[in-house]
Amino acid sequence: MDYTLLVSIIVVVALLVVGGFFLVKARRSVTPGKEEAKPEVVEKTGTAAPEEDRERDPGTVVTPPAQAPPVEEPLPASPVEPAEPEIETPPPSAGRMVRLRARLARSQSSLGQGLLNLLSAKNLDEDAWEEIEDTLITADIGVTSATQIVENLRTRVKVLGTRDTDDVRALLREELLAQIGSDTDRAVRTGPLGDRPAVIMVVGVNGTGKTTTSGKLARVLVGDGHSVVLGAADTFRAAASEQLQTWGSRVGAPVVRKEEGADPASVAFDAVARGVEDGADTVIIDTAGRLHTKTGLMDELGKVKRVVEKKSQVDEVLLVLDATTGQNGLRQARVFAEVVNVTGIALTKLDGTAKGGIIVQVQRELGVPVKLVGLGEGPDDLAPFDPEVFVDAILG
Ligand SMILES: Nc1nc2c(ncn2[C@@H]2O[C@H](COP(=O)(O)OP(=O)(O)OP(=O)(O)O)[C@@H](O)[C@H]2O)c(=O)[nH]1
Repeated sequence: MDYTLLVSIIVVVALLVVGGFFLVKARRSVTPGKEEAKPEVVEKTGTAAPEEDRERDPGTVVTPPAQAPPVEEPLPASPVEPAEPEIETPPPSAGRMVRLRARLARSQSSLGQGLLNLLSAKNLDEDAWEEIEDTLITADIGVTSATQIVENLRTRVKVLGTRDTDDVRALLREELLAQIGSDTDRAVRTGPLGDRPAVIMVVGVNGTGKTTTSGKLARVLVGDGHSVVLGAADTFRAAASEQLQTWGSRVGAPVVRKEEGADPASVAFDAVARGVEDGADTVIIDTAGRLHTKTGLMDELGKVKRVVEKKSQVDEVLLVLDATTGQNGLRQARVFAEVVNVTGIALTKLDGTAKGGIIVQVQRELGVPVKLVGLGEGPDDLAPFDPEVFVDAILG
């Protein structure tokens, strides 16, 4: 009995040993397969594992990547840069007034036509001559000039002995040109002079068109191949500096400006310094509109000029006059000329008045030539003044 029990125990132990051996072997054969799969998972985690892999192997443990993911380089500047405003190429100064002649003719021809009709009339009596004189005075030519023109015409018509329309027209043309001054030097000093730019100050009362004229003048000069710096010394009206910036940006001219209320003299000084530094040809300084009757403001204008002169001579002081204001424009001109030594007139809005005779009067009063005329609100509607084109537009 003891012998049978002993044999049974030996058989059970032997079975357990053999069974345990096979169980361990079987487990070992599964484990390496799993371990081999691991690197694949690591690789996958390096990038985003595709959704379908995760579905196929839901039991996969997503381990952190063996290496840190590559540090993302900052993106290179986008090839699509914000659009730079397109730089315009304005037309040159030559021929501008001829281009605008039709506009001039529209506003001035009634004067010319009226004069020609009177001069060609059969009965050129005392009343007719008086009417001619009145017509000239109404066009703001001034009494002195009107009287002179009538006296000269009377003599010459008598000598000529005819009143043929073409002859009379030729006489009137000569007289008007003599009053306007066809030989006068009207060149705007645009430099450069030695190693510094020409400096132009633009002055005048409110709303005459100073900022517009500064911007348009920059276009004229750029059109002629000059490099220009603009100075926004109208720090009184915030929009003026913005306006000038727009004019400058359109033709690629830098604009020196400061915050609203800044000292205009310091802006003007900095603009000239910038012009010197950049080797620019011309610096144009736009100043704030000021009533000629306000002493404080006129003194300030004098100061702007004096401060600029610490850096450079001021080569041109352009007084902007609104042609539609007639006699009042003349009063302004006198006061400005006393304070800042005006060297030239820019007569704006000549497209909006028949009183072009103001050119004669203002030149006579100030002894300063009209150098530029504004003939519209378009960017290229500013032209160097050409007396012959002007008179021809008047006479049709
Ligand atoms: N028709 C016409 N309008 C003009 C001419 N020149 C300027 N203007 C207009 O006149 C208005 C006043 O022009 P601005 O340049 O702002 O005048 P400003 O003298 O700088 O004005 P303030 O800074 O207020 O003194 C604007 O509407 C211009 O477009 C011109 O020759 N013809």
